[in-house]
Amino acid sequence: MKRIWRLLLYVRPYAVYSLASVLLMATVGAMAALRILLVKPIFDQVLSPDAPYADVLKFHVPYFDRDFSLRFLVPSHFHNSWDIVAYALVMSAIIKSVCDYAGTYMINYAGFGMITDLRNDLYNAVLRRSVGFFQKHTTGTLLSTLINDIERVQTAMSSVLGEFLQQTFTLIFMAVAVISLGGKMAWILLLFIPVVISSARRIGRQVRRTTRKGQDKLAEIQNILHETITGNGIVKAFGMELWEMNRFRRAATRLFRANLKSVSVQAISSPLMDAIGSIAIALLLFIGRRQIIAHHMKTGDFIAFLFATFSLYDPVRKFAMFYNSFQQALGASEDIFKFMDAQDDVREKKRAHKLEDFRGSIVFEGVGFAYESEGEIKQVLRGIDLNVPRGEVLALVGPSGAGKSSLVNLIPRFFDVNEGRIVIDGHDLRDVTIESLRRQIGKVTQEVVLFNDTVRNNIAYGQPDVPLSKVEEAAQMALAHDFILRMPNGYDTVIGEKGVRLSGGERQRLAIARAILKNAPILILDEATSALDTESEAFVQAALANLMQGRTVFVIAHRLSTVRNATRIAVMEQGSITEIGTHDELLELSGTYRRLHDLQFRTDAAEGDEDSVEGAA
Ligand SMILES: Nc1ncnc2c1ncn2[C@@H]1O[C@H](COP(=O)(O)OP(=O)(O)OP(=O)(O)O)[C@@H](O)[C@H]1O
Repeated sequence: MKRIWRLLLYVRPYAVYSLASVLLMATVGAMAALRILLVKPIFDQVLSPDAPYADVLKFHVPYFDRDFSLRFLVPSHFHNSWDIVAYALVMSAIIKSVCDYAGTYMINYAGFGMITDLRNDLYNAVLRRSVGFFQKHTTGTLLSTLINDIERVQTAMSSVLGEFLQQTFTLIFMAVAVISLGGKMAWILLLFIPVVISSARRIGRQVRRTTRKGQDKLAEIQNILHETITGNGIVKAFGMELWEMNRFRRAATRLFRANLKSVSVQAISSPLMDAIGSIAIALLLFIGRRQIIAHHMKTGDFIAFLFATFSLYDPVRKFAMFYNSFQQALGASEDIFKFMDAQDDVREKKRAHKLEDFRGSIVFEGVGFAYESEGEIKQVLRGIDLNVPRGEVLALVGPSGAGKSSLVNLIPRFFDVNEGRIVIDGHDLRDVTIESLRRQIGKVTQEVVLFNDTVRNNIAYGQPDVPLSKVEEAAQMALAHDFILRMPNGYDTVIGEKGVRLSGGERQRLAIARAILKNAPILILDEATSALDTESEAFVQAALANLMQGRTVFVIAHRLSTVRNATRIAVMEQGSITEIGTHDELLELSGTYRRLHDLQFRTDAAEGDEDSVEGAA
């Protein structure tokens, strides 16, 4: 129920359009009913020329105590019944068509408008979720919700809503016509209402469940597609095409089954309503015949009544369909609102203040951190105490899985500490706005993230108005300018998804140029472990040196040169800092660092390559 209200809240900005379409659709319903009422004078007056002249559709309006007849709505030069009925038929058709068109347009305007707002809100919510959220939910599932689930809601809210309104008013006016024409006989139809409602509800509930299942299976397919298309190189390298194809086939079969199940539930609606309708009509024929024989009813009255009942039948049948569609939308909206309401692990305080330009230090005070996945808590950092003053280059070294990435990810608050605190210029990270904190931090990671856009826009990511001269300056410092100029359109060259048209070293240098342009005082650097050729390596190293100048740097170091040049080196083992000091101090200590260093030195000597092997990390 709450979900329905939430969906309807989105219609609020389009209230005027919705209201106008309600009025227009009401007119459509009234015109449809009028046309049914005209059946009686057609039989009793138009097709019976011998019948004495009488007003067409004459009835008494009790409150005003006046008689009303169709003649009042028809120009005065139309006198006889035939003219009046023909005029009314044509005019009602024109009014009905115009109102139908305008009403459908307006309700669709409201429907599509609300869906656009809902999709924007969902995207905004998803984009702002913390890093943990994206680790919990797969890309395929998120894409599927943003595209398929929204699509389902859209179908229900725009196209169906339009017809729903029209049918509702047709139903209301037809019901009035049925009652006025059939009198007591009309009440027999009431007997069928509980049967119709209870069966529609039962089917609707199942439709909602089966739809949700179908949508989940679709998300599964989207996940496989995303993984295998983005990871196509690996699929090929391991010759896994056939295996992946089979995995996809199995998922497609599951979707096929889920869809069939959903259809098999939905398809019951129409025949069921047909059966109920036929029983009702048969019963009415039986009673009507006796009424006519007993002269309690005229044939014209009965035929008009039957027409009206038949017209009732269409909206009732469609209602079951709308109900199903609405249930589908509710099923689909489950995930939409789930993602919108997901509680972030990293939240900004209501009264968080803006962090001014970084000038003092970053201090870790007894910091502990744990990942939570599938209900299990895994403590990966313990008792970290660190004081990094402005301008220091702190190298983090240690075996894989020691917690180096986890530690640096705490600085921009990708995750929050679960013990102790991190203080920047005297403020707990959790007391400052996330935006002002992240503005102070630049990041260059092993895995370079580039967008399918021009070189210029990739470097100026997040700063669209920055002049080209500044972009070029940053590229020059990142030693990227020359290779950019050699590209077909220079800075306007589109680099392909994830920068596939660039070499590894070039990608790295673009990322470095981006960080230089951002010019943040704090820098987080995760050195690439993948071996670049010696020349590329030298370029990247020089670019990094330019980037690091004058900044406070946390570097997950894999290269001996970086480690040696760092102000201090922290050795991490199993989530703790076990040694910290300068290169010389740590060598003297004869601990883990010395061991790693000696190992590295021996490897380097054996390979004849002093600087680029990563055993030290
Ligand atoms: N999202 C996550 N959920 C659960 N555990 C995680 C997650 N990310 C990392 N871990 C675990 O946390 C521990 C520390 O990982 P982390 O990536 O910080 O290590 P690292 O020292 O940077 O390793 P490497 O040098 O290999 O990148 C590892 O045991 C890892 O398995």
